[in-house]
Amino acid sequence: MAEGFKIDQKHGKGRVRVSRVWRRVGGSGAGVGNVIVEWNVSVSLASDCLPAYTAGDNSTIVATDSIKNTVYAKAKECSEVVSMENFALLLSRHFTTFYPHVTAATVNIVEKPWERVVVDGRPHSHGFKLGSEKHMTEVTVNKCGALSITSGIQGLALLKTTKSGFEGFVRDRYTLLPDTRERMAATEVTASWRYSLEHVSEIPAKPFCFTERYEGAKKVLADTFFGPPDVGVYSPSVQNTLFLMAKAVLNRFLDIASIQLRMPNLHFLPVNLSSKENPDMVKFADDVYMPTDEPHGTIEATLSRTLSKI
Ligand SMILES: O=c1[nH]c(=O)c2[nH]c(=O)[nH]c2[nH]1
Repeated sequence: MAEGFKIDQKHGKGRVRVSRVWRRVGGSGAGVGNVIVEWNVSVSLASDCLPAYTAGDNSTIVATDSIKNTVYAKAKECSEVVSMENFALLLSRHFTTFYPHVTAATVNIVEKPWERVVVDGRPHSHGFKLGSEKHMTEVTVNKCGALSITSGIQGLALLKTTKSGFEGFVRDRYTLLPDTRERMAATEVTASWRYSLEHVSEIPAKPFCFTERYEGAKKVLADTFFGPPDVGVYSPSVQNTLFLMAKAVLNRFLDIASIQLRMPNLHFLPVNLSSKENPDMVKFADDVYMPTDEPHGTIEATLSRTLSKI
């Protein structure tokens, strides 16, 4: 209680940019060569430092500058390549064990997608280029070791030129959109899934299991969106495709408890141009479109398992 008020508070450091290079000697073969990660790390600590708010007494504050320094110190201590989920776990476990009065720590990391380049068909030992979609994670650990781990993808841009339609929707005096069974489908998926792990004792020993899941989930999401390469799969709405994508991830990966997908509908508007003199200047025949992301449809859902863990 703070002078008859209730206060919820936490503090930390946002957007700590850190890059870690692991220098491995050798040529350019699989598993050889330098490894680089670039992470944007945010840390938030729950701790009992009420007097700082109510009485100007800072004696229990872990300075956010020290929090930032810890990110670099822990990156330095990682002598072996570490996944961003494992780094977030390591950091949050540090904060909750090192400081007696820190009751919980949340660590967010977004990775910049540096990808090893391939030159003359061979992976380069120390050359990287920037990819597109980003891997992110949020880990919360409390003092008793209870935890939650969420991982996800930002900015997974997907498009197909056909096998999409939208019909049978509410039709009223505000409706102009015609029914269609032929349109483009484009979106930029933001996905975030929660692992069913609930305690630090359940953390898998396998070093890159979270990285593997990330790659696996990304592939399942994209494959479900597109369907088989030759025939694709018909999408009656973004909503239905979103549901099938989320369901495919939960069916494939039993260690994922729930998944949230946000899929803006990025419109490719049919172009028809005409004037009195030139009525058929551009007559739309599923060929010329005006791409636009403003405004766009916003479609999102979270899918969870209804059966609790046995
Ligand atoms: O797949 C779609 N879902 C909608 O909810 C919607 N609304 C709209 O105008 N076009 C679309 N397309």
